[in-house]
Amino acid sequence: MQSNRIIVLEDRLKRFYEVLQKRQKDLVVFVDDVTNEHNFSAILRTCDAVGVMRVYYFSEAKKGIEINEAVSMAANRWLFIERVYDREKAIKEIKERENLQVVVTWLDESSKDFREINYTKPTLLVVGNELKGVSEDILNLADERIVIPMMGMVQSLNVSVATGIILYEALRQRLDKGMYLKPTLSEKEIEEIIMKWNNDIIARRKERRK
Ligand SMILES: C[S@@+](CC[C@H](N)C(=O)[O-])C[C@H]1O[C@@H](n2cnc3c(N)ncnc32)[C@H](O)[C@@H]1O
Repeated sequence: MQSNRIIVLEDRLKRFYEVLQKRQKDLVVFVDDVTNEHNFSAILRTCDAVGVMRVYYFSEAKKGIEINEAVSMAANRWLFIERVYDREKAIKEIKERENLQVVVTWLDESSKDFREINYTKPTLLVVGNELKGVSEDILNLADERIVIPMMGMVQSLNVSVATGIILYEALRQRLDKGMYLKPTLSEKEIEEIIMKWNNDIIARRKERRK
């Protein structure tokens, strides 16, 4: 008879496998100098929910930005999060390497309604700072500038809400196209990530026991 431990491990690995089969390797998020840890953590939670796998971020703060796991619900553990120090260079590199369209949120009349974009194409979505928005350097790299229509007195949404709205439009389009049924990761990549996630769990347990 299998021990409970083995059953728990098998269930966990199965869950990892199912989630990784739905990960959208070619839907990437760039967070430009978001300063509020709740906002950043909420963005990460949404990324995981939609199947985004990678999040890059730039921060003016020396320490970078903290993640609040009570807000992210530890979604950060299932994402690859990388801080970049030169945002322009980083976006150029990602764009060239992966041939992604750079879609930048820009609250201006000249921007397209966010629903006009085809998010089934490889996409890097850029969201910006709570006060300043996205930096001008990044704006120059945009293939598309988008805005979520606003009908009220307040001129902008909270950045995590805006990210959620846009990513769920991306999810809707990708679902319609059956993109969650075809894994974007190879079996080898899935295996490597499963191994990493499992090792991380073991390391966290050891850390807790200290
Ligand atoms: C509070 S807003 C920044 C407002 C800033 N004054 C500006 O003009 O960009 C913070 C971020 O949330 C996102 N955001 C908020 N409202 C949005 C909207 N209506 N359309 C698109 N993005 C939005 C963008 O990523 C923006 O950079």
